[in-house]
Amino acid sequence: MAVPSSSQEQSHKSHRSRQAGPSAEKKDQTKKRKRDASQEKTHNPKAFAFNSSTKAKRLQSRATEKEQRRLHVPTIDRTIGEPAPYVIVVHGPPKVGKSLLIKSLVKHYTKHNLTEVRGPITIVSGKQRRLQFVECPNDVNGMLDAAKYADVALLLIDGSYGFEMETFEFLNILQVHGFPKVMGVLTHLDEFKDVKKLRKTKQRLKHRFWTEIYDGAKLFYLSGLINGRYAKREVHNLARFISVMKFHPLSWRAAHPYVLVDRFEDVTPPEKVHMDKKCDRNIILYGYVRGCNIKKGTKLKEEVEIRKQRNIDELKDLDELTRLEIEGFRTGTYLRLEVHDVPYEMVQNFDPCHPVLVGGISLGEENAGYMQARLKRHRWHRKVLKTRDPIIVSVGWRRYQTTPIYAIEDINGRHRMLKYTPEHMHCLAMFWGPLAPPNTGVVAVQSVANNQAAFRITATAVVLEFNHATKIVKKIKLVGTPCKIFKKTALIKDMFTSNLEIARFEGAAIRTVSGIRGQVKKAAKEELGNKPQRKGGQAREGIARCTFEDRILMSDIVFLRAWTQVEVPRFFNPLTTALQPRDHIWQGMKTVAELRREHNLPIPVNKDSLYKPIERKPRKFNPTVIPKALQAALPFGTKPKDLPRKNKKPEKIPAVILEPGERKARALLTQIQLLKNAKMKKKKETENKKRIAHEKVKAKEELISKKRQREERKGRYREEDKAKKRTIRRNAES
Ligand SMILES: Nc1nc2c(ncn2[C@@H]2O[C@H](COP(=O)(O)OP(=O)(O)OP(=O)(O)O)[C@@H](O)[C@H]2O)c(=O)[nH]1
Repeated sequence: MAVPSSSQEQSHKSHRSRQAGPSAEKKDQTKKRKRDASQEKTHNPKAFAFNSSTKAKRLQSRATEKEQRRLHVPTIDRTIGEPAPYVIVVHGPPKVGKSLLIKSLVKHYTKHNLTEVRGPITIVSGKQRRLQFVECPNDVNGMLDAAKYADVALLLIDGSYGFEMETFEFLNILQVHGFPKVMGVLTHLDEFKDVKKLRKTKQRLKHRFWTEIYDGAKLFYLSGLINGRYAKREVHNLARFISVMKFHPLSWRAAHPYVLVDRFEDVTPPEKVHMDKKCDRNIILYGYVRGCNIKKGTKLKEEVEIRKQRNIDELKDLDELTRLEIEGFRTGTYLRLEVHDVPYEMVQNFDPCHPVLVGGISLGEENAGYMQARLKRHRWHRKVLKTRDPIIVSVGWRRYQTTPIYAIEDINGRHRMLKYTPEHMHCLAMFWGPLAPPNTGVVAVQSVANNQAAFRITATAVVLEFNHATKIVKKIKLVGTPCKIFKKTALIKDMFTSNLEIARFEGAAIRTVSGIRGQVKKAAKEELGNKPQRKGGQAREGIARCTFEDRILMSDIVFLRAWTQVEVPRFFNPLTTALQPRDHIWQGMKTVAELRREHNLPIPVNKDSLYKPIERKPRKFNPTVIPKALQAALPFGTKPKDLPRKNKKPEKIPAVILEPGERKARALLTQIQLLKNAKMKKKKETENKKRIAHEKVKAKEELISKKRQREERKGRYREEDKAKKRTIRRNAES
């Protein structure tokens, strides 16, 4: 082996700094630290100081607000033991593939083929988890109910068509009734033949979905059918996603027990039905207790009474409301609810595709009362809402028709009535109905008809106060005219109808149109000029004695501006949709406009309210008359001079009698003048003719010259263009 001599040069590899590993990381960190330190030196603390105290205050308040929002009470899931099956509501427009998806999921979990989907389907999806699939009915009622019991909402969207109104409506309803988990599923994607187009559509729909829910919301793609079913792999993925999903309790449901009925039995004795088909029925409803425990009521001993009350409630509110004050059933318990004396229509028209939802309410919520809500008309709803027009509201478990009064709070805290809901703004809505606690979401629709022409959600709201009637006022203007005037006092008629009314307005401020302010004193007495029309009769009622700051005229109009309280109609009408076939449209109270349209009635016109053209006659002013004595005292400069004398007779012009020679001369002059005029006229005419002919020639010439110029310009441009192209080509070749 040759030993290299010391004199021989060793060839070393040049050092390569480490790119990865712990030593490289260490170096990176030291570098970073150094860079930070150097940057700190250049940091100018003054550059980020506040310049304005208002801005600082605003920023600070915003920071505290943010902090407060973070410090909310966490919602705790108080359910104990095995939870009830989670409800997976499958929603989508007609023929989008809802039933098929449920069938595919059921097949995945149970290996069973389902022929049809009628009502909730419960399956076991894991050791700790059961699921209940419900197909959301396609009408507003069904959607309102489904939003109340859904733990997960699968929104099916036809990819080949895009989003449809129902999806947006359902999302809106979900948002109001506590937002459960939402997942989008795109179907009908096999209808795309072009891969690029499919990719673009998926991207577009995903982003639209995200803007509606939140960025990153889960959207599944079902790419097509294999043997009439969705692809196994895709269903498997979707099922896994559902199986591991975490659920958070929603505030309304955490405080209210409810049962989604998955089995319905009519247990009326057959002989009773045989005797009278329309007799009241006894029914049994089966379902899991959800939300919170059905508390053990103190009224348990009065159980018969409660049952009666429950039956009454059932009759009143049907499927939405049943008072559950029996022994405390835990959530997750499978309950058998027997309800007696239910109208036979409910049994006759029962449709398993529209599952019954039995909701429990707490003690304060059993009565009807006034409710105040902060309401906003949906920006997609085309019309404004009119005060006292009936709308259907979904509050808590209930659905009913009511007639709200809209109002807005003025700066001084007064609630002023609004005839119509404002644009892009919240307003207050006061209505009468079964009570729901503050913070409960409210969805309003105008009708539950299935016309898909427009967006059906009219407004959304949140309950602010309940069982408390806020005073709502509206402005009134009383107008009257004086009937007698004494110095600064006047008797005003037509403003009030009775002396009692005057007593209510004593001391009220009034004003004339010309701006003279005054005050209502008392009803006018007889001795003050309010004489009875007949002798011995009574003094006229409703004539008020008012005082003014100045004397008013008989032609003055006096008005009084005041506020009067508006009564909120005590009306509500529960929706009895469960008592009629599902294809019938529930008809509640109609709006005035609807009634007018139906009966072909014109809108009444108040003639006084119409605008008329204003006629202003030119005013005639009398000349100023200066008394003679004053005129005499005035200096000459300001004395009225050169005034036409009144009644001045025209002066007689003496007739001029001409001498014969003068007459001849005058005749001659007239003749010469006449000849001159005729000559001038002729000259002007010829000049005019010449000018017109000349102008014609000039216009012709100008037209020709313009044309020539245009041709020239065109030729020039063409040449320039050719030259340019030539140079480009030459450059390209070289
Ligand atoms: N090509 C194709 N057809 C589909 C797809 N999804 C569903 N379908 C078909 O669409 C039709 C309607 O499906 P359903 O599951 O009955 O739809 P649905 O939403 O339950 O319909 P309704 O209950 O009437 O509202 C069926 O014939 C399905 O085979 C899909 O992704 N691609």
